[in-house]
Amino acid sequence: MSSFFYMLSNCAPRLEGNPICSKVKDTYCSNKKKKTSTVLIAVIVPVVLVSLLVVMGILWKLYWKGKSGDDEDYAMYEEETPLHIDIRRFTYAELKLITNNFQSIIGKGGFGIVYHGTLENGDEVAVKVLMETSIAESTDFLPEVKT
Ligand SMILES: Nc1ncnc2c1ncn2[C@@H]1O[C@H](COP(=O)(O)OP(=O)(O)OP(=O)(O)O)[C@@H](O)[C@H]1O
Repeated sequence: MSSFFYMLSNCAPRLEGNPICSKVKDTYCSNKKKKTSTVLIAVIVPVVLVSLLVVMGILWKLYWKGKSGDDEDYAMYEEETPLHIDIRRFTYAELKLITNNFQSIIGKGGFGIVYHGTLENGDEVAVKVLMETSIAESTDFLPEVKT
């Protein structure tokens, strides 16, 4: 900063009345630093703001997808099933009760282990407990539930 002012005061007397010097004065003695920082701010601020908006938009989308994704998937099957079967949901505690604490294994498939269970009305059922990895890797599970 000090060298900048030094140059200004030094060139001022020699530049007076000289057209070439007035150009030189414009180039070297103007407030160039101020202009550069103004341009930088004018570019950086909008870029940062737009980036922030994009990131916030992505996070918002991910948040809502995570919240409503499962419900939408099951709703699709509830509406589209041609057999009009009542799809009943069980809590983990209920399944534990139905299967007598997952005691009786009747088989094993690609998605997980299948247990024997008995509903409160005496109906015998097969309860498949999914392995987390198999759900994450597959898109076939819900179609299989449908059949
Ligand atoms: N409703 C059921 N009644 C009796 N046993 C069953 C029933 N469902 C499944 N099982 C038993 O569990 C085993 C695995 O069933 P599952 O449906 O998981 O088989 P899969 O279709 O070969 O596997 P996956 O679909 O997971 O890849 C069957 O081979 C069968 O022995």
